[in-house]
Amino acid sequence: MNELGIVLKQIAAERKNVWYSVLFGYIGGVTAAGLFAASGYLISKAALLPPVYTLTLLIAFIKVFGLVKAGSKYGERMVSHRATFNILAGIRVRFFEKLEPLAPGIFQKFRSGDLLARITGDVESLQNFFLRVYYPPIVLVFVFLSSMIFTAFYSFWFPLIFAAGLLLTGLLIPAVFALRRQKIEEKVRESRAVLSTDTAEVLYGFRDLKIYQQLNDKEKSLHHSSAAYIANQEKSSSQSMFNQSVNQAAGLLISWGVLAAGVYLVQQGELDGLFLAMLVMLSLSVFENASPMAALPPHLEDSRKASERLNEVTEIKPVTAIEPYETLSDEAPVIRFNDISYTHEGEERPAVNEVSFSIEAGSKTAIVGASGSGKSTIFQLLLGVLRTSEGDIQLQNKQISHIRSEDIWEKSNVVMQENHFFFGTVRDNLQIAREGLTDEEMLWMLEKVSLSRFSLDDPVLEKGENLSGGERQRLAIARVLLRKRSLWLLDEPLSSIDNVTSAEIMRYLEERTEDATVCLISHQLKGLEKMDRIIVMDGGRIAEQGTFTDLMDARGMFYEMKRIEQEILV
Ligand SMILES: Nc1ncnc2c1ncn2[C@@H]1O[C@H](COP(=O)(O)OP(=O)(O)OP(=O)(O)O)[C@@H](O)[C@H]1O
Repeated sequence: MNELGIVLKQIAAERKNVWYSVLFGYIGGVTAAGLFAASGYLISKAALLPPVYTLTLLIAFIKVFGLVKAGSKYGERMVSHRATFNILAGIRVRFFEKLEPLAPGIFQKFRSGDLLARITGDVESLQNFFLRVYYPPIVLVFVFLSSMIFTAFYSFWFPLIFAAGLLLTGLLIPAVFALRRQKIEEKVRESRAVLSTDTAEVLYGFRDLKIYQQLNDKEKSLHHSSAAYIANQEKSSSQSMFNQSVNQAAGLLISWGVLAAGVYLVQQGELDGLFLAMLVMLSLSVFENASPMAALPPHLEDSRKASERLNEVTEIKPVTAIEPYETLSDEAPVIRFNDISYTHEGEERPAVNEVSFSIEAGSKTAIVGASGSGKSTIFQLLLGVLRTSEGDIQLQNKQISHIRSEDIWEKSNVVMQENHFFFGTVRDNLQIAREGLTDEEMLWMLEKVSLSRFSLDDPVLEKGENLSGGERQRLAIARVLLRKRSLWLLDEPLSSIDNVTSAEIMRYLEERTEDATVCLISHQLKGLEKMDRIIVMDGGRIAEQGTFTDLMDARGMFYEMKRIEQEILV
């Protein structure tokens, strides 16, 4: 049950609505039983031709019961659903809060489709926990107890039969069915996760699947997983209906038992026959409420599994800064890497191996090297996205292990190789840079990155699908340029932009970053003469570092790279 902690906490926060649900549920249940019982009594009484006012009074009672029942059922549905939606909203928010510090490392453990299935499907399954598992049994027990007390006035046999019936329909039959349903529910959950993962793969990889003519196969697999999910759902629903019907039949049998006991007692002269119909009707009504109990164990199991799947994600400990926290000032930072090593999860070879360098405040550094040599990993370590205990990184002479990632992001301007764009307009995508940006400021920046042909209202599709690679890069640069920061981390920001435009943007960037500390990852070696320092990476290690002239004079790796680049260009 521990795994249900996530939903129990939210239920506790909805205490008031929970109490109202129980109260309205109880009033609804008791008045429904009262309505049936009074009807039974009325039929028997009417057969004895009583005075009209007796019948009028009884009919009035029945009407009141009917009205109160309808009102309280409405009230119960309203508050219980309000509570459920609040509970689900609370769970989603908590899930996101826990997920946020885990990104982006979380995608090494879970596929995005699977995460999506958890946050939609699994969270949604939890609605049944409150609506079908948590409070209905409380209501049911109270209604049963009230009925037992009431029937005890006629004979002690009736409460005994009621208790046996409650045990049978509320516990034994549901427990037997629970075992049968475990397997099918497991299958429903598994097929839902597969469908979600397949859907995400097709959506994200649509273009490449089409180019490689794999779309048909992928679509077939998607149809297959969809059909499997539907088939499992159908099986699950029909099994659930069958279980409820069996439980209902058991309830009817108990009512037959009440009838048989009543007839016997009437024969023995221990019960007035006038009450027989009332007791049977009461029993029918009470046991009708018990039939959904057959669905309780599967809902409980489903909720338990859904919580377990959510906990699998939220229980991962994020690698965060350690206390006491240090805060960064707005000044351009000094950066120091002392003997830093980092191995990505699941990898054997370190991506960064015993790396040491020092970058002075306000200086400009280029990091170059072959693909996969560890350049981006250095940036991720610098941003606190990845954290390592091997070595010591300092920012503004403060240990990065004590600086919260949010603080570092707040103080930096970052352009990564892949930048995210949101569905909306150019304006929407620029506005996230800073609050209070005016249209003039944004238009001015678009001009600076040679995107003046764009208007702020131009649409941007999901992930910037309607933009070229170069346009995406320019929009990303415009976005960071709208922020005033003193640490700039640029990971191949201009790789897809033509030389002329690239040179223009670079000039403007130089102007804007005059006093800032700048680190630039670049595959292009052109223009690096202006850099204060160049770090050359090779297989996770620093092969050499120094000024452009130092490296050219040393005739080492950088010199070779430069020579090859020139040969290609000639
Ligand atoms: N998330 C990850 N999980 C596992 N291994 C990773 C991950 N990211 C990078 N790596 C590995 O770490 C090594 C260094 O990668 P990194 O991205 O730092 O290289 P890079 O020099 O920036 O390459 P590029 O120039 O192609 O961007 C590579 O071998 C890569 O396969």
